[in-house]
Amino acid sequence: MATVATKKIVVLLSGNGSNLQNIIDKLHNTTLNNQHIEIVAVLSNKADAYGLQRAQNAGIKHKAIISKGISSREQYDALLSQEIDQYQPDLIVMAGFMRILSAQFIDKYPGKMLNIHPSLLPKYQGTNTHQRAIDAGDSEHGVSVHFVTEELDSGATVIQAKVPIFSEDSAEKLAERVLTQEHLIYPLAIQWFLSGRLSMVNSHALLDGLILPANGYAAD
Ligand SMILES: Nc1nc2c(c(=O)[nH]1)N[C@@H](CN(C=O)c1ccc(C(=O)N[C@@H](CCC(=O)O)C(=O)O)cc1)CN2
Ligand SMILES: NCC(=O)N[C@@H]1O[C@H](COP(=O)([O-])[O-])[C@@H](O)[C@H]1O
Repeated sequence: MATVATKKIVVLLSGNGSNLQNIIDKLHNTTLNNQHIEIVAVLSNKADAYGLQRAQNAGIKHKAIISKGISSREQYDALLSQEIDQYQPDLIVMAGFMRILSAQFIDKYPGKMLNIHPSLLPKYQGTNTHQRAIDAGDSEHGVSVHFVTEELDSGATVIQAKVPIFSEDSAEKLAERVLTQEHLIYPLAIQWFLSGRLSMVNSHALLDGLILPANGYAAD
């Protein structure tokens, strides 16, 4: 009887947690190819993040790491990593975690952090991406899963999905359309990583040893 290895995920979030819920529904406590996937903790920088309630509903350990009274980014990050290190995760999944992480934090988890970002990177790094795409008159938008590096939203892109922008779109309407694609691609990227098929080597994302298109997306 083959032994089943448990792959542990810690999720970081700041808000609603629909990506967390999607990962809970599709991956949490599932076993595939002799590996068991478990979300061992959900951590947030916001005490009122509904994602913490979703973790509680699923019986997953959860905690708010609040920045109140903490003066520096590095100090906060040290607290966050102290919490994470209790779990020794195989992968840190950022799912709407709205804090920029310091180099000191990133260096502790090289190639072990994924983020989902609501744009077709390298376009629209940062925040407010949907409105920026609408304001720019773009005909399409989308979402990227990428490795997390010190430089914001610049780590190697793993997978992207595109959606059309319609003339009557509001940022909220466009965000809804993008979110549907997020829920499709994030579990794929997570499964690829935990099964050992996906890695980050020399700032490139490799899937089954093949270099994925460096930041940006395959030509139309
Ligand atoms: N070092 C890195 N940190 C983070 C990355 C990254 O790639 N490298 N990804 C982001 C996620 N993110 C977009 O995908 C993002 C999150 C937060 C911000 C931002 O401007 N945050 C402000 C505070 C905003 C707020 O509190 O509302 C800040 O931290 O000063 C931009 C992009 C996660 N971190
Ligand atoms: N810069 C990071 C960023 O903006 N991430 C975005 O936050 C939302 C979280 O939604 P959720 O809480 O419902 O998963 C998602 O749309 C994700 O792409």
